[in-house]
Amino acid sequence: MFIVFEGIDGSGKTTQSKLLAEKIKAFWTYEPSNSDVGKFIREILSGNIKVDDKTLALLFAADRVEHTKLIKEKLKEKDVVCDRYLYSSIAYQSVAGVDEDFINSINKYALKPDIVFLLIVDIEVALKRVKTKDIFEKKDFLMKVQDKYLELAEKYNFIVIDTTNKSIKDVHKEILEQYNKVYKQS
Ligand SMILES: Nc1ncnc2c1ncn2[C@@H]1O[C@H](COP(=O)(O)OP(=O)(O)O)[C@@H](O)[C@H]1O
Ligand SMILES: Cc1cn([C@H]2C[C@H](O)[C@@H](COP(=O)(O)OP(=O)(O)O)O2)c(=O)[nH]c1=O
Repeated sequence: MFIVFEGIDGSGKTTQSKLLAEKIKAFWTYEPSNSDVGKFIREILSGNIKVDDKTLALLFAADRVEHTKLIKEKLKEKDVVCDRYLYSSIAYQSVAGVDEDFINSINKYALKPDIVFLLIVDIEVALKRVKTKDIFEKKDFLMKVQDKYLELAEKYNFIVIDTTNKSIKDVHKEILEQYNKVYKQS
């Protein structure tokens, strides 16, 4: 199974995706990936290099092409848990003003996940949780991104979990229960 975690920065994706991967013995990976394109993207996110929002959308899609090869390879042997994937591009880049049809078309070759966990969180709590800030970590922007994610959740049937007032352990339990439900059906 290909399992994706989405949500705004500070929602708990990295923590929870790693915990689930460990529990189900899956391969854990993330985007922006550690491909050369991914490394370039991190330079842009830290504010060192400035590019047009459409250029950044193209770079995320290019990184995803590289990364998807690795995911496909790993899926032959085991489950893959991925911290951010296609829906990060739809949510963040569309809120940044890039046309959604354009984002979808350049991501034509992305895989369809079997499960998407959308972790939501109160924005103030999220901002308190994240220490290093990137170009997207501003309150109004993140509120819009979370709203966009919730719109996508309805359209694509994500499993939505609010992490605001829950411990890491309790969120993990909830995720595991949901995973087991889907696993039994498959
Ligand atoms: N449910 C939670 N309650 C309190 N702190 C949390 C919770 N989940 C994650 N954190 C903490 O918040 C910070 C950001 O979490 P992280 O998993 O990196 O989020 P993301 O990958 O979504 O940005 C980390 O320091 C982590 O330990
Ligand atoms: C994968 C991806 C990430 N992003 C953004 C979201 C984050 O602000 C930033 C880096 O992601 P990440 O390192 O996952 O940040 P965090 O752990 O704080 O959530 O890149 C996009 O805008 N589009 C994308 O397609």
